[in-house]
Amino acid sequence: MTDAQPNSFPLNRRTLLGGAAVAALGAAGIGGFLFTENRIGPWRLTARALVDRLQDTAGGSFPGCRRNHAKGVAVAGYFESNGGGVELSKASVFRAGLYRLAGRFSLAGGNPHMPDAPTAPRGLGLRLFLPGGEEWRMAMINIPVFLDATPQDFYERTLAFAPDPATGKPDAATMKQYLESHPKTAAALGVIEQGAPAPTFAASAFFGLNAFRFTDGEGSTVPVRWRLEPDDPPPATGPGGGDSALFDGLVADLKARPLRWRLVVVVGEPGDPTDDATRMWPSDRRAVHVGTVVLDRVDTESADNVQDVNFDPLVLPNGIEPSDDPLLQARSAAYSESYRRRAGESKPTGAVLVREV
Ligand code: HEM
Repeated sequence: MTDAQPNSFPLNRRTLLGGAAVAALGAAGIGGFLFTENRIGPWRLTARALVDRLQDTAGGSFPGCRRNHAKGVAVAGYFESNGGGVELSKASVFRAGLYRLAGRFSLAGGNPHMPDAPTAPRGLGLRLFLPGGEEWRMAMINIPVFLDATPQDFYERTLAFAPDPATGKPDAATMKQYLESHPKTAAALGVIEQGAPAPTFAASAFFGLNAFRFTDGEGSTVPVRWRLEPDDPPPATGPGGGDSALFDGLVADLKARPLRWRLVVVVGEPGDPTDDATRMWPSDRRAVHVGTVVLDRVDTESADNVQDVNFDPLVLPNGIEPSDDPLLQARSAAYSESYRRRAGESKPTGAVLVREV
């Protein structure tokens, strides 16, 4: 499973680690279709099939848990809006002020007890409480592009990158074949592999990846993407031990002081793809700092915080609308299907025990 295949996609150790993470990403990051029973695309792909796929990748389902990003911890804090977003969107969240939020850090994968792997995609779900009962929910990950342009690609990739039951690892030949026939995924993997993951959750950037549309008070609309950039994260203290070293580091960092991320909105220009999360926009696009996410509380997941929250990326305030990216509808439907399954099951205690850190 090392290198060597004479093709344009070198399968080195990192690629394979990335492959495992990517399989997890399938399990954790796939989102929603229009409706649970909706048939999507020529192969009648449904949200149910996507969530079944995620469960298979995880080696089964874990009652009460998310079918992707199952391992997580609850956080809370506020968004400090600096008013810089008002020119782009009429959404109330961009008026200068403080807005309460609840959130959840996670790792991609359907097993809540999986050991923390540095290469597993890290997730951050946020739920901002806005005036008039509106909410802005988002679920972001720490990689700058997604591996799949379409829900169908997501489904096929999670099959191709699934761990082989005999070895517990993805099969190199199957992955290679998949990448050769899916150049968008291969290109995205190349982009992801250019940067090593940050040493901690606190030092990680998080990307919304899918494009959205902002509408201002005059009715003008622009395509946007957003990201969170870490603002003065604490230094990494070196690799901790144990299966939850990454989460334990996050809990320790949050117990020491609040953690901050700048929310940056990137404005697309005509021709920038809004329907393909595998492709970056040119780096010179206008980036507007619209405020800061401040997290000052961390808790074990429970019914009192985010255990029963669906961070559906289509829960949006007036002034922010979805783009034509087909992943968005798919994510919404798959999250809903995952939520439906876990809602009917008794809930385990969150796997990351904050009091013990
Ligand atoms: C077709 C593509 C995708 C599918 C099928 C999918 C599927 C899922 C599912 C089923 C869940 C569990 C939802 C729940 O039970 O509440 C989930 C969680 C999550 N996904 Fe996706 N996802 C996709 C794409 C993405 C993308 C593009 C991102 C990042 C931009 C992402 C980030 C996350 C995060 C952060 C969570 C955890 C949220 C939480 O803490 O509740 N996913 N995904």
